[in-house]
Amino acid sequence: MEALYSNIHYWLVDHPTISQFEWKQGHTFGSSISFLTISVSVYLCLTLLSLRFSTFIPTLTTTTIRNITAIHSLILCLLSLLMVIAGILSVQHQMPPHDWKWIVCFPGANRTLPRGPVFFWIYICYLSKILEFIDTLLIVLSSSRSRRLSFLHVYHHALVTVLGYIGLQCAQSMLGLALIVNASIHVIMYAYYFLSAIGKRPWWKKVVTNCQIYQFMLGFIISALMLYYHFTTEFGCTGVGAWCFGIVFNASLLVLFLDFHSKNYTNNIKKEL
Ligand SMILES: CC(C)(COP(=O)(O)OP(=O)(O)OC[C@H]1O[C@@H](n2cnc3c(N)ncnc32)[C@H](O)[C@@H]1OP(=O)(O)O)[C@@H](O)C(=O)NCCC(=O)NCCSC(=O)CC(=O)O
Repeated sequence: MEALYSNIHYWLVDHPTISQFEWKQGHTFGSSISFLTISVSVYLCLTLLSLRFSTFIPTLTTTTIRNITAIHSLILCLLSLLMVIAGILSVQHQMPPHDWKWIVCFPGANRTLPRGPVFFWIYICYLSKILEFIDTLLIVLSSSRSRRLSFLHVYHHALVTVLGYIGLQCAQSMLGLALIVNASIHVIMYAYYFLSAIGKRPWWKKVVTNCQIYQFMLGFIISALMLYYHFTTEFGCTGVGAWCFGIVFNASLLVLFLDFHSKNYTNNIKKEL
């Protein structure tokens, strides 16, 4: 058992590529501002064009789209699980002994950030947000696209990538915890999409939405803690500028998800009564 743990720890934390990782703007793959601008612009343009000219886009057969969706969702589910495990091990490894506040506040004096295993996995999470653009492509190529491509979906997919980039660039203090929480939610969310795609639609759709809402609420609690440390410790916390963008995004997603919840679940209860 110990040998297995050491092996996992080596491949997820201690391997030189991971432990010596450093986010360097313009050097690390995907770290240039042009990469971000082009990726998000191409995503938004293609999505808007597909909505405008939807009748000209060929749709794939239900079986084909379901099979591709199942494989894509399973990959993202497993990748998210890997990020949860790696995120926990990395935070445990990189956190100074018994310095629990490090989990929400990287000391502002620490100019060596963003580096090490925590930032390697945050970087992988950032790249996975680009892989998630395929979610939209699959919706566009499916026959019932108009029903499913929502503002919430496109808004989330475009801005979460920008948030990941700014967070890495500024070594935003809460990113380690955000990685673990968000990847955990994505394990169940992509499991839900995987099961739906193979025709076994789970009964726990509402549980997934509730978890997403709790995630955004938790964002405010952790923020309050981070701000407390920022203003009461000598060096403050890194990435408070990026946090401002993050908290506005968090609030907007909370509003959109509460709206999604009331439209999808509350109305059904009223109808049933
Ligand atoms: C329960 C939810 C996870 C999903 O709600 P939905 O309304 O999308 O669920 P649904 O059952 O109607 O599924 C819609 C259809 O899209 C297909 N589908 C498959 N994979 C998908 C994917 N990756 N993204 C969006 N839709 C997808 C499903 O198989 C289904 O097809 P068919 O009907 O043919 O069977 C919800 O909480 C939610 O997140 N809704 C917002 C919509 C969204 O795009 N969420 C993901 C990004 S937001 C996010 O990720 C926030 C976060 O960070 O937590």
